[in-house]
Amino acid sequence: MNASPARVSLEDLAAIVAARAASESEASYTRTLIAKGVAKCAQKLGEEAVETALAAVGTDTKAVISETADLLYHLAVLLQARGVSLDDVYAELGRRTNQSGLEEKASRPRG
Ligand SMILES: N=c1c2ncn([C@@H]3O[C@H](COP(=O)(O)OP(=O)(O)OP(=O)(O)O)[C@@H](O)[C@H]3O)c2ncn1[C@@H]1O[C@H](COP(=O)(O)O)[C@@H](O)[C@H]1O
Repeated sequence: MNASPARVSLEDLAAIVAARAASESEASYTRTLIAKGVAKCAQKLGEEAVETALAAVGTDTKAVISETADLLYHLAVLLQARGVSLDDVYAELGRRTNQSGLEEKASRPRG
């Protein structure tokens, strides 16, 4: 059995998720989740976001780290299911570096 890497980046995670999505492994949670569709992936992301927020206001720092890892994994799954790449997101973040968060907020169309 291969040893686990010491660190896994978002790019590594996206590549793992893409490979599992394309695999035919019955043992893959990723493949099973993506097969259930975008709505199920979105539901899981929402659950993990709430669990991360709850951990953040608690006292257990290891729980914050663990829930954040779950959240990032489920974000990678949702982006894969939705056909959005990390490069798309990085380009959007790059576009925002020319303005402050408050300027960006003010530039949004009012609903
Ligand atoms: N990082 C993760 C990761 N984080 C969380 N999870 C799974 O996400 C699930 C979330 O837990 P829940 O208790 O909410 O899930 P559940 O109740 O079983 O889920 P539902 O019935 O609600 O769908 C658990 O089954 C976790 O194991 C992950 N599953 C996979 N990965 C990565 O993806 C790789 C490939 O995994 P497989 O696709 O399973 O081979 C792994 O090697 C990891 O690198």
